[in-house]
Amino acid sequence: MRSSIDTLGFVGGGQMAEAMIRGIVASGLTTAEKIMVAEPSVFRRDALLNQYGVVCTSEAEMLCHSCKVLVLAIKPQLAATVLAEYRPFLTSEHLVISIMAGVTLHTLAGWLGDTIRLIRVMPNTPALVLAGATAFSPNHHVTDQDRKTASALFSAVGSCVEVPESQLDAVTGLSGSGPGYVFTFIEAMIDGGVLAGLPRPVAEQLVLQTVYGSAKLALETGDHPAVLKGKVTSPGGTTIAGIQVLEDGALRGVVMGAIEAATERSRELGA
Ligand SMILES: NC(=O)C1=CN([C@@H]2O[C@H](COP(=O)(O)OP(=O)(O)OC[C@H]3O[C@@H](n4cnc5c(N)ncnc54)[C@H](O)[C@@H]3O)[C@@H](O)[C@H]2O)C=CC1
Ligand SMILES: O=C(O)[C@@H]1CCC=N1
Repeated sequence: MRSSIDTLGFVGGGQMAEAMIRGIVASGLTTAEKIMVAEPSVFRRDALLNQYGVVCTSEAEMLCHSCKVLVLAIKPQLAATVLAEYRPFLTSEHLVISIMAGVTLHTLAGWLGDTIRLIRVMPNTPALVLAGATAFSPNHHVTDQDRKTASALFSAVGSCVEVPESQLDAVTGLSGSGPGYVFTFIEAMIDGGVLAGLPRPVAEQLVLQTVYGSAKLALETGDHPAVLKGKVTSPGGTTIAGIQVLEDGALRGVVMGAIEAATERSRELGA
């Protein structure tokens, strides 16, 4: 059953806030008039107002008075300064949801107050097309209703799972940053198609559908990726010739190293 969300406030109206806003409105969970964004950039405020019809402000007090659920969507490096403006206006009625990479519940409680109901979340940009992947961890003040609110919010724009906070840096390195790795791979495959002689628009169409179709196949069959790979790989055929080159280039080690580096960077941002 779908639950509804009271007025939802965003602190920061950048890329990730926009992905969430577009996804949440498209999902029907709430309407644009019930979303307010605090954002200092006039350019961003105009863009969000014109494109989605959300209410925009530059004032912390206005956002806190209007919204009981607040999503912190600012850069971690700015958070201490920005959240000092918000602390005086936060009450026991607020639920604060942080999507900032690396910033721990402990650090957030230090900035916002020990009694605040806080949920640390790591979403990703495919939320914009209702295909996001999100994991979240609540602090010990959070109620069952708060959990349902966060779950409804992020399930409306994709899949959502609760994890222990100790796993959230790894989530950040994997699915939070993951679209960046996948788009790099997509770009490389398109270039490969062009190198092999295909017109770029044809290569783009074929690669995007191949990546989309492969993910859909894995999701819908539930088959292990190794089994699905086996079904593409004819003995002495073309696919195994290509895979040999990927293995020569240590693709698996490179990908695992990228996720390890991003996880470590998330820990550094929180330190
Ligand atoms: N972009 C992504 O794929 C993901 C980002 N995140 C997290 O989301 C957060 C935002 O990231 P992006 O949207 O990519 O960054 P962004 O730079 O696009 O957005 C940040 C926004 O905060 C605004 N801002 C600056 N000072 C402010 C203030 N005093 N009050 C309110 N807003 C202020 C900026 O003008 C900007 O529009 C970061 O903490 C990041 O770790 C989490 C998951 C994925
Ligand atoms: O690159 C970043 O720091 C953010 C967090 C996860 C995805 N983008």
